[in-house]
Amino acid sequence: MLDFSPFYAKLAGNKLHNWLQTLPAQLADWQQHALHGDFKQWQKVLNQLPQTTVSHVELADAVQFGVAGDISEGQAQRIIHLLQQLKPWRKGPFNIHGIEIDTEWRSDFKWQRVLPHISPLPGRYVLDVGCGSGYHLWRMRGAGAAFVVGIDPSQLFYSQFQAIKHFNPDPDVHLIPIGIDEMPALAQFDTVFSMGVLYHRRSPLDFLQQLKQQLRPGGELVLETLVVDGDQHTVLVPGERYAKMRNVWFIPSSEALCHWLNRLGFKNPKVVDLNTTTLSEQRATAWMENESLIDFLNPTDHSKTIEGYPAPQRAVIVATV
Ligand SMILES: Nc1ncnc2c1ncn2[C@@H]1O[C@H](C[S@+](CC[C@H]([NH3+])C(=O)[O-])CC(=O)[O-])[C@@H](O)[C@H]1O
Repeated sequence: MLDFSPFYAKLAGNKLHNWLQTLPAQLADWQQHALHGDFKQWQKVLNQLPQTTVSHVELADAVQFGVAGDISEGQAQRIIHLLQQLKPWRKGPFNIHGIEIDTEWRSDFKWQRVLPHISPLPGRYVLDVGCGSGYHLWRMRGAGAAFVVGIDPSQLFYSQFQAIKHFNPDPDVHLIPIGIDEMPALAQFDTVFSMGVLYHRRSPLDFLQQLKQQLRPGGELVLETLVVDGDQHTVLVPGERYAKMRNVWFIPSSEALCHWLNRLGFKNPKVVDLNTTTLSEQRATAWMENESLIDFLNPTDHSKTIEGYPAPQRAVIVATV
């Protein structure tokens, strides 16, 4: 059985206490369905991770827990062997006692594009919707956030987060394995991030509204998503696949996104960054050996996806409520 009681105890003592009305029943139900198959296997792997002493925690410039000298060569081999059973590792990188988990994505590049443009995080309660393995949760904490919660329904990402948190059990950094549809409207978070999720949603305006409902008055939304060039009326709805991904629905222009945010009552939406994803940010590695960006692009023209759409370009948009 997974134990969410430390998280519940935290909620009981803070401004998110209303979440306790729904979450324990949802997670109890989730556990009943989740604890079999691959997930059960991943949980067995986690239980075998050795207890180590972490001499140094770095969250400001990277996610690094401990150095190589903290552990024996045998322990290092054991940790590598166990963590490799949680492949593919997509979002990172993480460095655990000198072991570099070189993930498919350099999620630190995204963080560097986002951080300079957002309200400073010290003291803030932060929600990251669709947080993946939680890489950015650690960076948010490193930037001073008081309490950091990510939600993501992926069981593999949840298991990877647990593996990383094993080495730095920070009581103020949490990943809760649910989707946005299961969140009550808490209206308490100071900052809500959602990065790399909007294009997976079939109803993007409803999704933006759900994000808004998590923010306290004056709180900040930090949205990162795929965009196309165009004016406020431009939206690409790709065919069955976009860059080989099946579940891509709406790719608006950044102007269209700002228009949507205005319509929903957000204030001052601003495009603070626009970036074309490079082959150094998303690539296959020893920790993620499947296809990656190079396989998703037209082999002779990297400005197009393999299906002929504009290649992935991403915007960061900041707005308040
Ligand atoms: N309903 C949902 N509610 C919450 N999360 C969801 C939902 N549906 C899917 N997800 C999650 O959204 C994440 C999107 S990945 C972005 C990771 C990180 N933010 C990044 O910016 O690197 C990018 C990509 O896969 O294209 C996945 O982890 C899904 O499980």
